[in-house]
Order: sequence, then structure tokens, then C-alpha cells
Amino acid sequence: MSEPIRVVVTGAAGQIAYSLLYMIAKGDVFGPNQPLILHLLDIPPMMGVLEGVVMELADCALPLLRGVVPTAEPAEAFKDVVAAFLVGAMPRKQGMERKDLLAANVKIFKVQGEALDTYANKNVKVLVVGNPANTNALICSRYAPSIPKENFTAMTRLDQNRAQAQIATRLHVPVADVSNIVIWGNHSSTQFPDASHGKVHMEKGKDVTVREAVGDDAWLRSVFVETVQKRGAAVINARKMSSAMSAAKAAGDHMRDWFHGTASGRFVSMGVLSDGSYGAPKDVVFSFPVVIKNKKWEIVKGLQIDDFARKMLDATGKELEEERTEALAIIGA
Ligand SMILES: NC(=O)C1=CN([C@@H]2O[C@H](COP(=O)(O)OP(=O)(O)OC[C@H]3O[C@@H](n4cnc5c(N)ncnc54)[C@H](O)[C@@H]3O)[C@@H](O)[C@H]2O)C=CC1
Ligand SMILES: O=C([O-])CC(=O)C(=O)O
Repeated sequence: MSEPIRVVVTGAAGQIAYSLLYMIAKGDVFGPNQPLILHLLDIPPMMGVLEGVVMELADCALPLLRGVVPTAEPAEAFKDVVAAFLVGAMPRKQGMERKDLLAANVKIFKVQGEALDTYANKNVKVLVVGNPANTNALICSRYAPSIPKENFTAMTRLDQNRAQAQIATRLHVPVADVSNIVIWGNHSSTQFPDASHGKVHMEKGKDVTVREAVGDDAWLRSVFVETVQKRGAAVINARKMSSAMSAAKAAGDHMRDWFHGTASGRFVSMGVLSDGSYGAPKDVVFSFPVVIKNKKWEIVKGLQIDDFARKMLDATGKELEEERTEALAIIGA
């Protein structure tokens, strides 16, 4: 068995972390042969709650968990970590958009970028979950100049999982048989869930396109898109709290694929620093379809973008540029 790796989860006393920590510590993310030391960061008033989380992790008696470091100090939390789940941030409430959280949250990601730059392993893989995730990831990377820009990503995997589940339900197939649905752009209500490159594994071992299997382009461009765009708000309306179990699962999926790679012929969506592919604006964190090999992601090239998709990509790109302007004003950059 290899040496333990150090992994940080911020917002460790919060609701997403409560599901995520268990998944990581039992080996779902870094594999069944990878021991780990979990660093748990939260703010000083939450240290009592965090103590309870530490007790519960011990009581899970997990063989891979070789140490736990609960702390309110970024310097200690980020020391030598090779993976960082940046969850700690205020969640939205009913009636808010995620970008309404910029003023409250973006400063956290400036401070944590600086701490990653100083204390983390230089190959650290960073996943920003705290909203607005794309713009927070952009700011975080700007304040960590010694860490490669491609090591900063934002989570749109929950949107991808939601989209796959909607298609699977419509077609009455298991969710694992649906692949290559793309989430373009921002993790917000302007995101574009795009099923036009999707595949479904049907009975008798045959792969067909999602468009062919669904046979209803109007549905794929309206009800499907809107359901995924508004799913976070629907969960908040029902639970009075934002998604947590599904967010934790998606964070685990994102980091697992980053460490272990994507299966042949399959791609996944991640918010990454845009190089302008598919006409997206540069220098924003934009969700693209990617394939991953040897812990490096690459944007999938050559997908067809029709007029409808073009409009959707432009709208979400514009929102990301607006968020960037607002974020830079808030942190006084
Ligand atoms: N990208 C995505 O798909 C999703 C993102 N989210 C976002 O994830 C974030 C966390 O959500 P929950 O866990 O439900 O919230 P929560 O309120 O239950 O937990 C957040 C935790 O972060 C802590 N925190 C606040 N400032 C911090 C700092 N500077 N350093 C470390 N910890 C800090 C809080 O004390 C709290 O314990 C929210 O911003 C939410 O909107 C939620 C679901 C999906
Ligand atoms: O909707 C929210 O505020 C939480 C979130 O990002 C999601 O569930 O996708």
C-alpha cells in the first residue's frame, strides 16, 4: 500500500462536507489502496461542530484514514495537500441566484488561493464547489501564481449528473447507460446542458445517440435544458437548504476522474480556464467537455455547435465575463 496523501476539505463542518468526507475517507475517490490524511478547514465559530465530525470519522473505523487535522488556520489546512475540495462558502437561499453570493464569498477564494500558493504541494488539484463556483475558481487561481492554472477547476459535475439522470428517466434506462452529455459555461441558470453529443447504450448492446433515442428535439431544447438549469433552485424550494448529498457525490466523481482518468470514448464536464475553445470567452472558468489521462484534462475538440448551441454558449460566456468584472471590483483588483 502506498504512502498516505494529504487532502483538504474546506467548509468541513457544513452539509456537503458531511457526505463528502465519508466518501473520500472510505476510498471512493482516491481508490481502495490509497491511504489518506484528511485536513478539515472551517471558521473559528464552527470548531465545536467540527470536533463532532472528527469524532464521527473516528467512529466510522475506516482503514484508509490515517489521520485527521481539524483546523481554522489556512496555513495548516493547505500544508502539503495534493487535492483540495474548496466547499466552504455561504450557500444561497430561496429566491437568490448563485451570483448573488459573490460579495459574500469571493474574498474567501482570494485568501485560499494565497494559502494554496504558499503551503500546498505544487501539483495540487483544486476543485471549487463554493458558489459562484466558476468565478471563485478564477479568483483562486489568480492568487496562486506558482500553481499551474490548469490545476484549478470548478464543479459542473452535479449538472452533468442531473442531466444524465433526466435522460435516463425519460428513456427508462439505467443512468450509467447514458454518457457524453455536455454542460457548457457557468454553473448557473445560464448553463447549457447539451444532449446533442450524448449516447445511450440500449438493449442488445447497441449504442445510439440520445437525439435518436429520445426522438423529440423540442423537449431536449426546452424542458430538459430548463429542468437542469433550475434543479438547484428546485431542491432549495423543497428542502429549504441547497443540495448536499448530490453535490458531495458529484465532487467525488470530479476528483476521482481527475486522478484516475476518463473511460475510452467518454467525456465529462469540468469548469476550466478557457482558452477560447468553441468561441467561449478567454480568461473565465468555463465548463467544457474534457477527457482526462495521466491526471491531465484536455478539452474535447471538434463537436458540432449549431445556431441554438451558439446562442446558449454566448449567453453563459457573457454572464461569466460580467461575474469576473464584479469579482475583481469586490476584491479591489
Ligand atoms: N458547484 C456546485 O455544484 C454546488 C455548490 N454548492 C455550494 O457549496 C457551498 C457550501 O454548501 P453547504 O455545504 O451546503 O453550506 P453549509 O453552510 O452547510 O457549509 C458551509 C461551511 O463553510 C464554512 N465556511 C465559511 N467560510 C469559510 C472559510 N473562509 N473557510 C472555511 N470554511 C468556511 C461554514 O462555516 C460552513 O461550515 C455553498 O456556496 C453552496 O452554494 C452547493 C451545491 C452544489
Ligand atoms: O443551487 C444551489 O444554490 C446549490 C447548487 O449550486 C446546486 O444545487 O447546483
